[in-house]
Amino acid sequence: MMADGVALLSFAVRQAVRRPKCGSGGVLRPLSMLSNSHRQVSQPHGSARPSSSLGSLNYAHVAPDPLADPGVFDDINTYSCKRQTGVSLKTLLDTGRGHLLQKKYFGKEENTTASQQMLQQVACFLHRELPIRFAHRVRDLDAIPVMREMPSIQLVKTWYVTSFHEIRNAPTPNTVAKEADFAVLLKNIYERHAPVLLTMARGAYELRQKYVAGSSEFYDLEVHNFLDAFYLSRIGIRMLIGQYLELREPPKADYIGLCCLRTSPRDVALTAIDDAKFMCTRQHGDAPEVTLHGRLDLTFAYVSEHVHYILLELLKNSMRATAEFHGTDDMPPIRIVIADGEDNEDVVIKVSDEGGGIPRSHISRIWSYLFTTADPEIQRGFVDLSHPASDFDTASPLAGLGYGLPISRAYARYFGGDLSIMSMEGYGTDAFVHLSRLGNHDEPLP
Ligand SMILES: Nc1ncnc2c1ncn2[C@@H]1O[C@H](COP(=O)(O)OP(=O)(O)OP(=O)(O)O)[C@@H](O)[C@H]1O
Repeated sequence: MMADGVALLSFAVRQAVRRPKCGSGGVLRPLSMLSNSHRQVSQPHGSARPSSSLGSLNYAHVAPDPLADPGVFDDINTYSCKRQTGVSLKTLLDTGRGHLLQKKYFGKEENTTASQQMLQQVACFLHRELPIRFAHRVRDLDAIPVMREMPSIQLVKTWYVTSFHEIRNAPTPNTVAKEADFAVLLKNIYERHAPVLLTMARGAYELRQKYVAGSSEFYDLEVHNFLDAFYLSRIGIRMLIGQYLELREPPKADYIGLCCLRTSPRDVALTAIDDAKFMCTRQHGDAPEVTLHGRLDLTFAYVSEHVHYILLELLKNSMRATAEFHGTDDMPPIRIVIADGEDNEDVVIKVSDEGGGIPRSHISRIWSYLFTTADPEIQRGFVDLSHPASDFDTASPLAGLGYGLPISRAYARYFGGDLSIMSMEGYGTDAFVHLSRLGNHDEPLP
């Protein structure tokens, strides 16, 4: 039984990516130019999950200021050359399922020996894997000339360097006590990185100001590819940490860690509709109705929170377009259609509005992190570095950052799905969310 468990837990190397730039041209520099305020590690709470209730941690052996230690950058250089290891949704589910089975069959106590050993093995995998992933991102943050000196990018880099350093200095979590300490460390890291998206958005905002003054397409493409890779990687890191922390909690019915075995697109859509209506009403005084059609009874194994993020972004866009195109007196409803067949590889969700559509000349740009038609005043106030917020937040404005669509697409692609937009200018927009239901796609590793 234990051997099976270990096999389930293997987090096998399904895909390994060797970065072409490794070891050349990307010399990582200490952050000597950072002010003290940028060195402070902000730790607001992220999204609702993971929900662990962990104690405090005291790693006396961790250097107080890793940024002042030039050795850490040599270490990062070395780790940025190592291969990342991909994990599929199926692997996450199989591992978690094995863990829960161990809990069930090996006794009633919460931490049976077998399930504890599984947690230790997951922790040991993360102890090896996360420094590699953090190092890749630090190197990438240093690689874009137009962005790397920006305070917001430097601030994000300090978080990645600090987290890299902390894990590298943490002992291998191969005993009960060390595993418990490691979980506390990862919980801190998870919270530290909660505001990364909005802090990076500040950098994109500053860059957008430059583009208004006129700049070349080349940099736009380079920045876009960098941000695409960066956010995809961030989703993966948060997924791995969140899944591990959640597995340490008492099991919840129908859940394996963060994965809900019975994710209901209808139920997720209803929550997203409520949130979007709240945000639209705050902005415009009213919000259009949303009707649901198709397979309302459908459930499948997925991370519900990812589906919620995507649907909320699409609904925010549709509500804003509808309110602006029609005014709030006579708003046509938005339609959500859920489609699925027994043999289909994807669950497909369509969000349709009659909000006037998107001009064809804008279509290629809607996936850019630098494009939004929202009021720049909104962005100025929102991306205030002194108040970094997490990325799941209904306190956000209805529109403003230009991140909604590209980040939603990254969430869909993370497990092998996709997001596409079809528009009829003068009439409306259809957004198609494809969610991979098999879950055996390798994690994309930028
Ligand atoms: N359903 C839609 N109808 C009309 N225009 C749309 C629609 N969806 C997106 N757009 C256009 O695409 C742009 C980019 O959308 P995106 O969701 O990426 O960012 P945003 O809504 O501007 O800001 P935020 O990041 O806060 O969501 C929008 O500013 C808008 O001009």
